[in-house]
This record gives sequence, structure tokens and C-alpha cells, in this order.
Amino acid sequence: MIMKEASDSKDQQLTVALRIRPISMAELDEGATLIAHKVDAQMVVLMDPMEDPDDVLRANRSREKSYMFDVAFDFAATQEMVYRATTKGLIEGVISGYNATVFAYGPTGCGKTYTMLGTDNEPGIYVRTLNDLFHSIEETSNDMEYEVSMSYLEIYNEMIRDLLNPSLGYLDLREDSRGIIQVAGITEVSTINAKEIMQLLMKGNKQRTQESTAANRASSRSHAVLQVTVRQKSRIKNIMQEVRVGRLFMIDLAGSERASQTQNRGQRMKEGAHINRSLLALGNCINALSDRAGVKYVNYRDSKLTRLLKDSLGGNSRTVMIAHISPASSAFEESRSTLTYAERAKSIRTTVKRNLLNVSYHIAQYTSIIADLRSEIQRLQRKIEQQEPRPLRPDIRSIQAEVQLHGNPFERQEMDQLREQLISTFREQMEVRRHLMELENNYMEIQIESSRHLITISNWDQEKTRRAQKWQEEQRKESYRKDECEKDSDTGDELSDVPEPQEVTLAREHIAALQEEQDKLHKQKAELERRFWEVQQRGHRLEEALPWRISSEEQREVLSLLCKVHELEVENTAMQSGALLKDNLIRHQERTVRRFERHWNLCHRIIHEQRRFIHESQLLVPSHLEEMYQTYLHELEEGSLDRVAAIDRAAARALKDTSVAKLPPLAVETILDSDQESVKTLGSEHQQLPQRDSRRSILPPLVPETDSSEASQVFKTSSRARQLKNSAVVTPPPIHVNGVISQEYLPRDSLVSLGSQRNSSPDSSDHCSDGILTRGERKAIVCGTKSIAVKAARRRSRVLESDRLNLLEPTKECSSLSLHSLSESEDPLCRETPALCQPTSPSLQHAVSEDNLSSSTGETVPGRHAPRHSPGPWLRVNKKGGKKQEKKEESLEAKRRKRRSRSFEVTGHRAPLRLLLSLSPPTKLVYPRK
Ligand SMILES: Nc1ncnc2c1ncn2[C@@H]1O[C@H](COP(=O)(O)OP(=O)(O)OP(=O)(O)O)[C@@H](O)[C@H]1O
Repeated sequence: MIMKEASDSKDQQLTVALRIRPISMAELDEGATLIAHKVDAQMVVLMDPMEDPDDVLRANRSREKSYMFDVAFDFAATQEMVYRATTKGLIEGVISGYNATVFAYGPTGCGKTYTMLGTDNEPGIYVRTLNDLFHSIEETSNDMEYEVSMSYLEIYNEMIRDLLNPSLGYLDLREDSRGIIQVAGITEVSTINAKEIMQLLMKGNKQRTQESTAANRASSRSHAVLQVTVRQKSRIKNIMQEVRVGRLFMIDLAGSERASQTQNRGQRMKEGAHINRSLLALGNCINALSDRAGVKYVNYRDSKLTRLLKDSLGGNSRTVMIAHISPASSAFEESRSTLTYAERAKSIRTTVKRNLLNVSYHIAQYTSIIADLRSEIQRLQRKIEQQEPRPLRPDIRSIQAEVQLHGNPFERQEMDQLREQLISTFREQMEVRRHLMELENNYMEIQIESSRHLITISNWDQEKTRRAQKWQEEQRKESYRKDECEKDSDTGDELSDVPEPQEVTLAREHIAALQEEQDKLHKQKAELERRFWEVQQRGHRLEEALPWRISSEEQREVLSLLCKVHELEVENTAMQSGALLKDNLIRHQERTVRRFERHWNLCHRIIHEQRRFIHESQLLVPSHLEEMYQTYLHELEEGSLDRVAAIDRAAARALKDTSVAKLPPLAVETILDSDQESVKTLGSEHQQLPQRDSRRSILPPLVPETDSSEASQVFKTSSRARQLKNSAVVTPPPIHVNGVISQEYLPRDSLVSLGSQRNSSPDSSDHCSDGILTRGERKAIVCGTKSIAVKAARRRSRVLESDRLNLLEPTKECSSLSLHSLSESEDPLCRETPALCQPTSPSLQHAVSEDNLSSSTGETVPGRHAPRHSPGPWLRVNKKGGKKQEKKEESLEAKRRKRRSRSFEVTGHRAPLRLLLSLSPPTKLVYPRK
């Protein structure tokens, strides 16, 4: 399954709560005093027990330090209060597809497990959250369908153990193709209520590594992670259906501790080191993430804990941290560092997005479902047609059937049964197909991920080869120099010394895990295919029995209605696929345009700033650069970019208008009473079953006019989609787990699918236009942009040529035409680096220029730039002239802004040349003295 980026992403700050537990008897016995106090709902004060108020030298130093949190609790806070203020608010989000994390942080023995798990009488956050979660689910379960699953694991000594099934041994973390961290092979239990979860938790908790330490009699020696996944979808079956997936992490971290304080030895020391290592890594991440400049590198890889919490800390999650401290003076150091970290963590921001399953992957596969269903219908229709010519001489059987139908209620019952059987066969077939489709998606993801890792490995192999060659080269040179002629000396030793980077090792590990998963999917797929075949056979047998069992008109009518229902289902699916594709296309295009706009604005700012800098510093400007700048100003003034953007927007709007998102609910027409139910269950629920002809008149056109053939093209698998599908299912990438994996091992298919995948990235509109737009729509867009694109391309090449000529022959006069052409050239990159562009012959260029000139103005314009005896391409900006120039630029800029702010029509005509020339800035430039 693929997550898609929802548009409703928002920035969220990490919520940090602080809980001060009651002072313990042991602490009181030690003579500890209270040094941590809650001042108000948000403020906590910590006093330094070492500071003596009577010490004159320290008199100016404050004895206490205050810390602010989102919410603060002290010994008086109940479990319910803590839960309400920290976690309750996350539940709604999780149900509607957002991720959330709650983690308890703090030194050992300060109450983390108490807050998270609690006791039988005072249950903690786990139980309260799950209770409320199931309660909320129950409230909406009439409309929505939910699936809740959970896993429970511990990270102990940097190893992950499944607490629900410890016999699985140590598990690996891996990042899937969406960048989501997952625990490979973890047990996921589907649960239906909080009670069940609680039982599982209790069972799991017994497996948790707990020991008695000096600081806590039942100290948790591991980080425990409870993950609850909620999948929500509408009960109304529809291919446009959104599936929302929310994940809730509830984490009880192991306590941080100082070995000296806890008097730990041996194994405990080792544990402590690991715990501290992961907590240190967590602290480092918090530091880096809270860096206001946002420039610090966040290293999640340092520990399993931080890798697992990656999303919770810096990614897509609403996160709450509940920091815990003891109020005792003996815990001053721990409390202080905890408070500092917790306060710092407040500035961490995460960007929360709703997780929706992206249906775009499925489109190709829907087309295959549609194809299957179509052939199903054809077969059924043939069946009916075969029955159509009624026997001329009614045989005894049909007469009997006729008589029985009217006289015998059992006949009717049998008919109902028959219909039920048919429906359930159709439905089962659809169901299995859908499962297969999901499986294929997973398969595809594994392929993509494998390819990613294979590329990492292959890059490393290439790097090794490159190093080997370099080393060999150096050796050879060396040996020549020494005249020893020791050629082809052994390079292997050198290379084998090179340590493999960690990411390559990890890539190898991931590939091994992926291989396992791939095998698992293979088995599941085989099983599903077998089931599919069985259902198909059952359907066939049923059909074969139909002629014998159907004898009356009414029965045939029922059967043909069933076929129509099926047909409607198919058509609806097809239309929705089409609408989906268009929506996707529009979304992708909009995103691309936005990206370009952002980039364009940035470029504009850079150019502007650099110009100012050049003027202020009176820097030398090469002539060709100056000309390019003039062109740039022209382009701004003329607004040709605006035109292109406007055309794009208009095309997108047009597409949106023609896109048929959903079928409107049809007028309810009474069909055969007994069939209504079957229609409902078989098809989408808001579809009723009108007569075929009237349906045609009710349905809106799928695509503009004449497009019925193209409508079918819409849902015919595009070549790319077919490629994706085929590569996903038929050709899994060969994964070489052991041994060297070089580039040639990269599976073609997986790379193709990877390539296609890349092309289908949100930023690639190309992909969408391939096989998605109808011919008519393409034409509309192409017509709108073609002329501009052609003009731009021509002019670009002319500009390049003129640039090239300018550079090569500085004395050569530059025609005004070229300058004008420059003003409409669209590719600054190309202009900046003429060598990268295709040079055309000067004569050809010239001809084109002339042609262009006459077509645009009908007159020749005298040259206006470089003088005949130009001293060279380098210019110095005259301060006076520069100021004037600057003024002019500013006024041009103001005009441009004015123009941009006006709404304008897309005419496709450009401004007359004369007007352009009159607006072009003066070119009073001073040349450097030789
Ligand atoms: N708010 C509280 N009210 C009452 N008792 C508490 C509270 N917080 C903690 N305790 C008690 O303090 C003791 C230690 O708490 P707990 O085991 O939850 O600490 P911890 O932070 O999880 O320690 P570790 O990191 O070593 O596992 C327990 O006996 C617990 O019942």
C-alpha cells in the first residue's frame, strides 16, 4: 500500500509535559529534601540543593531555576489528569489517519512505567487510550469500517524483541519505500477491544526485561514500544474509497541512570551503557531538531530507539513527551538534565500529514479487474443468448418448469438460491482480485526498495572499482618512475582493506530481509491464485448449470439484470478510474507548477540581489551576461512566462471541469423487488438499477462528446502502467544476498519499474500525460502551448547563437532582432551555458532571425548594442549610468508587478516590437580602459 501526501499537512510543535512524582520513602529515609515544585499549570522550579543561601559569594546567584512546559503535574496529579492533558486529544487524529506518539522520558525510578502502564487500580495511558479509542470507533462504526492491530516490542541492549512472541528472536528494523520505519516480521495482532489488548499487554509485559536496581526495585531495563494501527475506510465499497491509516506509538523508555549512583555492576553496567547510548542518541536528536537555524544534522541512525522514533521526532507525527523527575534533592543532577532536555524538546516541530492510501498505484490494476469483469459479462451474455431461441416445440421440461413456476413456491426459492450463488461468486471473485492487487502492490514496493538497496551496493562496488583503478594507475606511474616495470601488481589487498560503509552493510541486511518477505509474498500469491482459480471454476460450473435450471422468462430477466449490474459495476469502476487519473494529473501538475513558481521566485530574488551587489561593488560584468540580463528584464516586462503559466492554469481548469468525479445518485426505479437487494450488495450502494436505455440518458458524459472510444482508452492500461504491473508481478528482481552485487546484477525490470516509479513522482507531469489524457484534451493543451514552445525554442537557439557570436566576435554587430529574440527566450540555463546547447549554423540562424523579424514587425531595426569597435566582452558599470540603469530596472520591475497583479487574458500575441524597444533599458555602458 502506498501512502499519499495529504494536502492537509500542518506543522505541529512537540507537546512536552512534566510530571514530578511523589517523594518515595527511600528518598525520605536518605534524608532527601524536596527541591522540585510545580509553580503553576506550566511552570516548574528546581532548586540547587548544593547552594548555600548564606554563602555571601553566591548571594547574587539564583538558587532556583524555572522551566516552562505545555503542562506540568506534581504528586497531586491523578492518572486520569495526566492522560486527559497529554494523550486523549490524540485519539481523534489517529482514527482519522494521523500518526501520534506518546513517550515517557526520564531517569530511572521516576514514574515512567507508572504513567504509561499504571497499576490495576490506577491504570495508565495505555489502557485509558485504548478504551477511548475503541469507544470512539464504536461511535462511528455504522458508517466506517475499522481494523485495529497492535504490536508490542522492546529494545533491549540495542536488540529488538517481539514481546507478543519472544520466540521470534531478535528482529530487524527496516525502512520501507515510503521511508517508514518498520520492524521486519513483528507480530501484528488484530484486536477488537481494549480488554483484549490489555490482556496482551499484560502478557507482553511479563516478557519485558525487568530487574531490580539500586534506584528502582522493578526497573525496566528496556524501551517498550506499543504500536496501535487503526485503518479506517468507509463501509460503502468504492474504488475512490480512501483508506486512512493512523499509527499510535506509546513508548515507555528505559530509565537513564548513572552507573555510580545505581551501583550497577556487570550485566547491569552493560545494560546501562546501552540504555544511555540510546538515550544519548535521543538527546542528540532532540538537540539537533530543536536547533532554531535548522541546520544541524539529525542522526537517527545512532540507535535503534532513535531510528524507531524518527517519524515521531522529526516527521509525520503528533508527538507528546512526558518527562518525569523525582522531587528529591538526591536526584538533582538527573532532574536538571531531564528538565533541560525536556524544555529543549519543546521547540521541535513535526509536520503532520494524514496517511491516505494512494490509489494511483492501483489504477493499472483496476484496469485488469475491469477486463476480467468484462469478459465475465460477455460470457454470461453469451449464455443468455444461447437460451434466447426458445425451442419451437416446447419440450416437456420447459412446460413443466413453466407450470411449476406458477404453481410451485419451491421453484422461486431455487431461483433465489441461484441468484445468491451467482452474486456471491462474483463478489468473491472481486474480493480475491482485490487481494491479489494489494499483494502486487506490496510486491512492487519490495522491488523498488530492493532496487534502492541494490543501487547503494552497486554504487559502492563502482566506487571500489574506481579506487582500484586509481590505485593501479598510481602504482603504474610509480613503477615507471622507478623503472621497475612492475605492471599489474596485485590490487586486491589494498581494496580488501577498505572498510565497507555502514549504509552498504545495512543495504545488504535489508536485501536479505526483503528476500524473505518476497518469498512470503510468493507463497501468499500462489495461495490467492489457487483460490481465484477455484472461485472461477465454481462460477463456470454454475453457469453451465444455468440453461437447465432457468426455464422461465422471469428467471432469464433476473439473470440478465445480474449481468447489467455487473456491467454497471464495471462502467462505474472505469469512469472512476478515469476521473481518478485526471485528478491525479491535475494534482501533479499543480504541484509541479508550484515548485517551478517557487524556484522562479528564488531565481528572481537571486538575480535582483546580485545585480544590486554588482552595482554597489562596481564589478566587471561580461557583455554577454549583461545582454542576458537585459533579455531577462524584457521577458519580465513582456510577461511571456506569465502567459505560459496562465495557459497551464487554464488547461488545468478545463481538465477539472471535464473531469467526472462520481456518478450522481440515480433516480430510484423499481426493478424486480427481489433483485434490489442483490443490486445493492453487488454494486456500490448508491447505485440503483434503471433500465439500460434510461440509464444512458441519465448518466453524464464521461469525457467531452464523441469520446466514447477514448473513454475506454482512459481505463485501458497505459503502456507504462502495464509495464509497472508486469514488472511488479511477473519479474521479481533477483536478489543476491550473499556475495558481491555489481551493477550488472541490477535487474532490468526492477530498474524499469524504479524508473517508472520515479517518473510517476508527484513532480513528474510527463508520466501523467502518458496514456491518461484523452486525445481531445491533449490537443487542447498542446494547441495552447505549442506555438509558444516552438517560438521559445527557435528564439532560444537564436539567442544562443548570438551569444556565441558575441563571445567569439566581440566586434561584430549584434542585430536588434537577436536582442529582441533574446527577450523571449525561455531557457536561461541554456543561455548561460551555450556550450550545453545545440549550436546551429550562423547562416541558418541569421535566416531564421530575418524571417522572424519580418513576421513580427515587417521592418528592420538598426542595431543598438555593442559598438563597432568594441574593446571586448568585459564591461565596467559606470556608477552614474549604473544608477540610471538601476532606476530604469526598478521602474520596469514596478511595471512588471503591476502587470502581474492585473488579471490578464491569454491572447498568445506578443507585444509589438516597437513597444518592447521603447521599454528596453538604456544600454549606456562604459568599457574598461585597455
Ligand atoms: N505519580 C506516582 N504516584 C505514585 N507512585 C508513583 C508515581 N510515579 C512513580 N511511582 C512509583 O515509583 C516507583 C518507580 O516508578 P516506575 O517503575 O514507574 O519508574 P520508571 O521511571 O519506569 O523506572 P525505570 O526506568 O527504572 O523502569 C514505582 O513503585 C511506582 O509505583
